[in-house]
Amino acid sequence: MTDAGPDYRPFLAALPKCEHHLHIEGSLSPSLLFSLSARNAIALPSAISDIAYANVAALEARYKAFTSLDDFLAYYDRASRVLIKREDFADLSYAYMQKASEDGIAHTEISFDLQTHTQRGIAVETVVKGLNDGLKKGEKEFGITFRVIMCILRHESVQSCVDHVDLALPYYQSGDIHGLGMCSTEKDQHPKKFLPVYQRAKEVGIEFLTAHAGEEGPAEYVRSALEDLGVTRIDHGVRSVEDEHVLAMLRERKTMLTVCPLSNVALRVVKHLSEVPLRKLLDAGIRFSLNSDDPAYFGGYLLENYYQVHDNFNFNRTTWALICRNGIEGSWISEARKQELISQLGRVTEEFVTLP
Ligand SMILES: Nc1ncnc2[nH]cnc12
Ligand SMILES: [Zn+2]
Repeated sequence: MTDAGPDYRPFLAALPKCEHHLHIEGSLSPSLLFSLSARNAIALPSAISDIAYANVAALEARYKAFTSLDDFLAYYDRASRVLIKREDFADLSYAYMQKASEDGIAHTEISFDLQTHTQRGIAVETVVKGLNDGLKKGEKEFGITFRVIMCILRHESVQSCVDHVDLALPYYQSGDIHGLGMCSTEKDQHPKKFLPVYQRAKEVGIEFLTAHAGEEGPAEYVRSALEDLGVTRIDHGVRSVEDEHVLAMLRERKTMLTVCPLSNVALRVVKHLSEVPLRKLLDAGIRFSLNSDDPAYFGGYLLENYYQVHDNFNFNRTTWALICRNGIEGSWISEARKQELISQLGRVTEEFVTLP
């Protein structure tokens, strides 16, 4: 027991956590970026009067000063250019699995942006098989189960997004990709614009649908993602709290939001972590999981998000167990795997019974 109350860290570390919102390109750390740039002889940008790429420390410092989602996306996009070969994608996803294991993640659902890579002439096979190589190695070594979500990019044309669903289709059929998401810049990109993409996904039998909405965009975008696109999960969704009707819709449908606290602070969606509307969501009976989004850019992986949420919200053991359970229930996994994780959660909650 400290002045700040009992130490929840061992409990938070031991919880069988599920991560549902992790852009694998967003786990590309400055040090891996510099090493892949050397390995593939890809020069990092120097001409953009941007001293950020002088060295790892300068880049890390720039990552602490994002002004918006779009400001961050420019760095994220540039960094992705060092990913060329199948082994690069495998190294990236394996490095994430190592970190996930250290953080006590039991199950993860990672996203990748196919358009970012095909535009540079990288084959779909290289990206998808490479990522799966690293994920499978991690699953075998650490016992972490995984799913893969392809995110289409809102700053690209609708046609390009539809085409990429078709390009990726063989990999959905082979079980290398499971879900479809939508990310990138949100302002002035009404979800309804991307209806043809989600229609196509449903036509070809893609079962798991999500979309980023209500991060910088309004609650109306969450409504549209649910009603127009037919998604069963919302990435971010924190601005849903601005509209009671949207909250009611999320509650009735038992839709899980994949909230990313450190990301919301880094991208100035909120001024301080205590403003992420977690209490409001809990009070409104909305399910959410906690996630790291782009951990190499936003100052922490999943466990750091849990720690900082605890420091700011001081949730009790029952609330933490509920958050963890909702994350398990909201995962795109078999009933058997859910039951396994729920039993594990029960054991951990019992072990830490002395916590309030
Ligand atoms: N937080 C975020 N919002 C939208 N697109 C993203 N791509 C990577 N991270 C993202
Ligand atoms: Zn995201």
